Amino acid sequence: MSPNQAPSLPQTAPQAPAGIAAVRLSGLRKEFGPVTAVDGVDLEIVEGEFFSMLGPSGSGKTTVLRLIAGFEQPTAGSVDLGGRDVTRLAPFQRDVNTVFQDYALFPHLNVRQNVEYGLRVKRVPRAERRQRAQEALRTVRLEDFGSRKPSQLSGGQRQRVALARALVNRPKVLLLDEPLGALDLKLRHAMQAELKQIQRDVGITFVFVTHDQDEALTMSDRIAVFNAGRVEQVGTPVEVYEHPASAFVAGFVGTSNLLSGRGAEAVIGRSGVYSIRPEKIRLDPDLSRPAAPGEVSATGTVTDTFYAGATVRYVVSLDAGGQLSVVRQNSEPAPELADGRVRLAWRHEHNFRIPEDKEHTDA
Ligand SMILES: Nc1ncnc2c1ncn2[C@@H]1O[C@H](COP(=O)(O)OP(=O)(O)OP(=O)(O)O)[C@@H](O)[C@H]1O
Repeated sequence: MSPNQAPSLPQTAPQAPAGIAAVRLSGLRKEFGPVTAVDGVDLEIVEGEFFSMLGPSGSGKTTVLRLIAGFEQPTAGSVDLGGRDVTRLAPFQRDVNTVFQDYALFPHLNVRQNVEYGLRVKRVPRAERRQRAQEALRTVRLEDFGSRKPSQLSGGQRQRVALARALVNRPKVLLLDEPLGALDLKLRHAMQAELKQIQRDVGITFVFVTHDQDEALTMSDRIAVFNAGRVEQVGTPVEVYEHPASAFVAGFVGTSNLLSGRGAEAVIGRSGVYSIRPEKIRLDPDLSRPAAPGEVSATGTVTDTFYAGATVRYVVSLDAGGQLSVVRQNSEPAPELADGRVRLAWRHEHNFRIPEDKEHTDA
């Protein structure tokens, strides 16, 4: 690769090695009385993959995680781990560990004792316990913190102890339920990079629950987007962002414009519902300029402007009907608009047609 050439982003999802997946969920369903928390989920998670389950609050992510861990029994369907049906097995009989958002560390034990705890329960000999705990603490870069109590650690350090406590068991699959949710934004970003690095180092399959789309996009090999107990789409971050399979995914993963009805027919020249990302649209103060080859163009009026530091977002009401958000990088000079009038342009391939049966956000 030449120094000027950008590394290409993965376009396709990693394929499951023939036959055996680290986790396979088939027809998984969970009802809590009248509430259907999980409504027929089929998923295959590849060994060594960083796999995220992304969705709004109440969409069933945590319940799926608990079904994989064995804390809940499904109403229907099955859970396979490494090719073995574990649906009826107790949590301790499954080769998985869970890291929760609230760390769940024992306050009266020091860091090393917390990490060793699971091994002590399993009656692993003392010398081996020590050695494995030290190794796990080294992985999370806390080898010098063994004698501290959890109360003497920062939030990020506590989360790393919780991670070490799970890693020490050397599980095949690590389940993480919003593990960074309690951290402030800056620490959260630092821990995202660290967690991803740790996953690469240990090579364990991570199944990561989050409702934060940035987090899922930056960390994952693949993402399953959940909505109302179902999976709307599974794909790489690039696939999910660039080619959303439904109006719900387009709206939930990143910000998206949906152009439909009269607006779509007039601007794109076809009926249907189209998703266009705000950063793909160019804002031009010259209304008379014709559309360049391969471009779609529409005129309108700016009705709102939101300054966000690095970017500025414009809300534009189209003359043809409909409304589009446009994001402009603040590194570019601000366009001078006469009476807020503007021409919008974007490349044809950037309006992505939503499949007909997925045009509505309430799947
Ligand atoms: N033990 C339970 N009893 C009754 N209903 C439950 C129980 N656990 C979950 N639910 C319901 O099942 C649905 C899915 O919940 P779940 O916790 O899996 O969602 P989630 O996507 O993880 O949400 P969050 O991001 O808020 O944690 C919700 O409507 C929730 O209220």
